Amino acid sequence: MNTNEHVIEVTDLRRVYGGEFEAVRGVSFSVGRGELFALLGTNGAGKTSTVELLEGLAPPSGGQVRVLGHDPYTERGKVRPHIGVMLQEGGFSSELTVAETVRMWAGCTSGARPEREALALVGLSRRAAVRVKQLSGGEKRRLDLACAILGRPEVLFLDEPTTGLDAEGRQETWELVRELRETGTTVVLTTHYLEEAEGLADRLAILHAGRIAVTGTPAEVTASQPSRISFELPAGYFPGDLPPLASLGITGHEMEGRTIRLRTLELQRAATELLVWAQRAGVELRGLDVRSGSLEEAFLRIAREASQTSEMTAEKERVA
Ligand SMILES: Nc1ncnc2c1ncn2[C@@H]1O[C@H](COP(=O)(O)OP(=O)(O)OP(=O)(O)O)[C@@H](O)[C@H]1O
Repeated sequence: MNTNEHVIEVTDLRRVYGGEFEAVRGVSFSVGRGELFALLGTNGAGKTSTVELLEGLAPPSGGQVRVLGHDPYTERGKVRPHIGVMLQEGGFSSELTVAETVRMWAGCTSGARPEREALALVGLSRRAAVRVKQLSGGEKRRLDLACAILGRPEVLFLDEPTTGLDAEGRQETWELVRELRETGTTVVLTTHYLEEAEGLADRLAILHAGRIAVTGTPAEVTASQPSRISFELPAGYFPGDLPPLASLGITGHEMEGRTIRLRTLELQRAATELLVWAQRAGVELRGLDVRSGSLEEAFLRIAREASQTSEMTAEKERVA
């Protein structure tokens, strides 16, 4: 697997709807061969708008996209045979059966896998004779996936592939995605499930309001987030009685009732020194909770900052 080769290159990408609303505002990233890159984001962050440009479904309003060295929109014929696309809405005919749907797609796909193989891969073999309209939401997602991987694509785009699946279906899809990746398929995944990105992605980006708010490997993104320590202040104690917070590597704190919440990028030092202090003072830190930074923390911080910014903007508009 040569991950030095960039299969996808996105530079300062922009997408404007209706001549005024900029849904994608200067997004840049690259994806190496065989990598799984996940795009996460708050609702309306611009994930689908970005991925559609990579799939060549629309031209960018600005910037550049290269997929396998070509412009996916103007050179669609060169790119399309090598990519697989699983959209949020497959748009299948509800009257066709599962097998007929796959056969129809196979007819438009060069070098398609045998229908049985595609259905077996997504766990739909026993539903082959069922009409699409009778499938559950999760089964429809599996059919979408079967069609996306029919042509053994070099690059696979998965737009929220596990939405609507139960826990077992989700695990099975993850297993399949891992297998595809192991055989060298490059995957771009959009998802709302943080554990999906954490478990599958080599690298990820969290989009917010059309821009990349944070990017890196899951470990890098997680490590950049503060860890948290919270506990109840012992009776008769005040925050000022604790050792100076800055000396513990605490970067922020807040109180809620008697509970104090601390943020730190040096979890081990902060936790050790607090416990030593409590031991010496002979007090118990009730409800002590120590939590490492997580992808969820990164995501929530971005969403929180976003809502604070939009509240401030609304306030400014009210005052004006
Ligand atoms: N065809 C369109 N015309 C106008 N605005 C659009 C259009 N498609 C999307 N938008 C807007 O662009 C923004 C980004 O939408 P997009 O679907 O790309 O976000 P997303 O990150 O995929 O969201 P979600 O997680 O909710 O699917 C949203 O504000 C959306 O309302």
